[in-house]
Amino acid sequence: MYPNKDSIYAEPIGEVGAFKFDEKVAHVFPDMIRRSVPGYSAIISAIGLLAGRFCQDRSFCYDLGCSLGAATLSMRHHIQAEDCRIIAVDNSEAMIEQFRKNLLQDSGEVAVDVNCADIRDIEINKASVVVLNFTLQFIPVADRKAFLNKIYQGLLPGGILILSEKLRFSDPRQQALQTDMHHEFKKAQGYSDLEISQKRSALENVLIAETFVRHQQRLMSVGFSSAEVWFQYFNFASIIALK
Ligand SMILES: Nc1ncnc2c1ncn2[C@@H]1O[C@H](C[S@+](CC[C@H]([NH3+])C(=O)[O-])CC(=O)[O-])[C@@H](O)[C@H]1O
Ligand SMILES: O=C(O)C(=O)Cc1ccccc1
Repeated sequence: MYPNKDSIYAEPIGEVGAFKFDEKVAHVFPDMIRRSVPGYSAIISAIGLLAGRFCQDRSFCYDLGCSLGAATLSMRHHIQAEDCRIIAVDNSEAMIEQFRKNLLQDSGEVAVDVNCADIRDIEINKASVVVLNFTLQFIPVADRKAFLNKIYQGLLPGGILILSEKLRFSDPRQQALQTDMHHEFKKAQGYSDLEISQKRSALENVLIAETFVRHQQRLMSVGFSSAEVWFQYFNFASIIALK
């Protein structure tokens, strides 16, 4: 059960193409995300704790951009509420296929629906917990407000959104420092300079990071009453937004 090691960008690639969540990425994803996102495991654990507190009886918990379902499984093992379901959605067929296989090995009792769809197209209803764990950053900036508005409208009173994102900083020195520290983190996790720079090119124009202030303003503008950072490790942060 050791995760497959990510070596996707280890050899020189003539022209680095845009990053895609294909079979190659799905195959190594647990290793890739753990070694690339500082604090990822801590965030996954906390999502379980938050779902334990906020999941309401007869409600839905949504995991949007679920990849292999790490946040879904964490929630599944902490939810105590009656008659709730987790709805996990991702538009990568490779991710969804692997997640369905993994789910067969999980003994949790909460019902889980796994859907291959674009999260901009799904309906959100009777939600007590919505998780966007490093997913909004891949949605075109122009679509983000309408999408968050749909989430807000689908939340029950007392519902929460957990929004984790790679952040950008308006101060150029802060941006340079935090980016550099993230690269140091990746080096300490065993990635080479070549792997770091080739993946960085692949993510250009694919992962669009925004500042915390921009996220907070947008969340408040669609109706959330509060949005604050509960976790940050360099340029990776997680926000709790309260309806
Ligand atoms: N429009 C879209 N519709 C559906 N899915 C999408 C869309 N755009 C991107 N995705 C999906 O969002 C996921 C982002 S990874 C999330 C990690 C996970 N949350 C985790 O807690 O392990 C984060 C990362 O790799 O940095 C991928 O699986 C995409 O296919
Ligand atoms: O690897 C990076 O530099 C990131 O910003 C995070 C990430 C992790 C997994 C897939 C895509 C991006």
